[in-house]
Amino acid sequence: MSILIINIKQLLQIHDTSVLKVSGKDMKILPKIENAFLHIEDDKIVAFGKMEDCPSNLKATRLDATGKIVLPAWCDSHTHIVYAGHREQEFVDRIHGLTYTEIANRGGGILNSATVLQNTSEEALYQQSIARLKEVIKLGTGAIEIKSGYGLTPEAELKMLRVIKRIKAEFPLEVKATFLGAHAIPNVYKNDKKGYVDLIIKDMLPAIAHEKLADFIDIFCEQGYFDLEDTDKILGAGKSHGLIPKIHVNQFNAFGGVAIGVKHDAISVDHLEVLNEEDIAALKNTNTMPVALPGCSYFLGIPYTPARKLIDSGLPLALATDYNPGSAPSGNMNFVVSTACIKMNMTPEEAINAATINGAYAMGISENYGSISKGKKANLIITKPIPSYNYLPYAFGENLIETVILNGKVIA
Ligand SMILES: N=CN[C@@H](CCC(=O)O)C(=O)O
Ligand SMILES: [Zn+2]
Repeated sequence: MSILIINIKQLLQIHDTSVLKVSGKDMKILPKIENAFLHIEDDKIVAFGKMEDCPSNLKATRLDATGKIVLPAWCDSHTHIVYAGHREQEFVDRIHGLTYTEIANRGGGILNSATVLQNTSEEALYQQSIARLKEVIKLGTGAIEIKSGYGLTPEAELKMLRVIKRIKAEFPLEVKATFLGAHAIPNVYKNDKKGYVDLIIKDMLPAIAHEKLADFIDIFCEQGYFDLEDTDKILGAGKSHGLIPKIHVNQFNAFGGVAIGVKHDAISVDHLEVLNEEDIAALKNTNTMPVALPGCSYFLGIPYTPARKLIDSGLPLALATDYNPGSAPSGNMNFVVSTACIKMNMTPEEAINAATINGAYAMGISENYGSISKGKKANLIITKPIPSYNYLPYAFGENLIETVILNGKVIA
């Protein structure tokens, strides 16, 4: 199977395969070719260049991209897309003045979703989740990380992770799974947090590792959830089972969680709405990718991650949706890219870098995804005809994605 995309107005994000992330000033650079072609063989990108160098006698299906832009499919490195039910009542409660924390303290929030999920069959959970997944694929997402964390019992966490495994097997996008048993303290352990942490370490983790259900270990390091000691313990235990650390940190309070993530060589530290100088210092010269979730800031009305501070300090930054029923009920990476430009003062180049190559890095897959490079997977977006790539974040809320190609096949 061979596809030749011709007359591409702008082919974006061209890199040598060795580039695995971009940081600091380099994030302002989005290497591109005007009036380009791109050749796909099976599931890989095999060639690209100026139209004048386009091979004329190739046996391939031709897609004419006159006036259109081609870029790598979005790499969404932080989602909770596998969930049951909805929380629109909490949304209305917040409009009436309650805060996210007040709702959680009343038994709403994550615990609310956990109760619903525990009472949902694996099949129903799968069906609800893939309805959302199909929508995000149409919106251009070609690689996605999916977390557990709405189960909070060994059975329900395994149920979530098996649904993720099935999605991995049945859908053409790249899927990475994260075990987030430490998402909240279940009611039965309200007065025995240590007991729940022990359950995660002694019971859940070995079972998950045995069934090879997760790539990453994650924890919600936050006041009222898990503290630094829990974070240190759980990330360490996850590593001992071969899982790579990630962390929900600095969403509402900064108290040293970023440094704990870095200490464990976390592949990413996510949220960072509240960030201090020590956090920035801890992230310098490390392998850890900071990840911002502007959809969550937008939806909850909390501060946006200070992208300028991070990037101007020379650090990299990735953007992800955080798609979940409580704090970000949207998996639209196009909206995330727009919001990053509009609310976080990121340039379109920075936002596109953050949503492609750096998102792929935050999932440990940037050797194969996130840029236009020979030999990388052909996971691509072809836009509708638009004046320039700046138009993508500018025309917020408009769906400008015309075609999605995953593993070299036209999907949507
Ligand atoms: N902050 C922790 N977890 C999710 C939200 C969970 C929820 O409200 O259901 C997040 O990343 O925003
Ligand atoms: Zn999250």
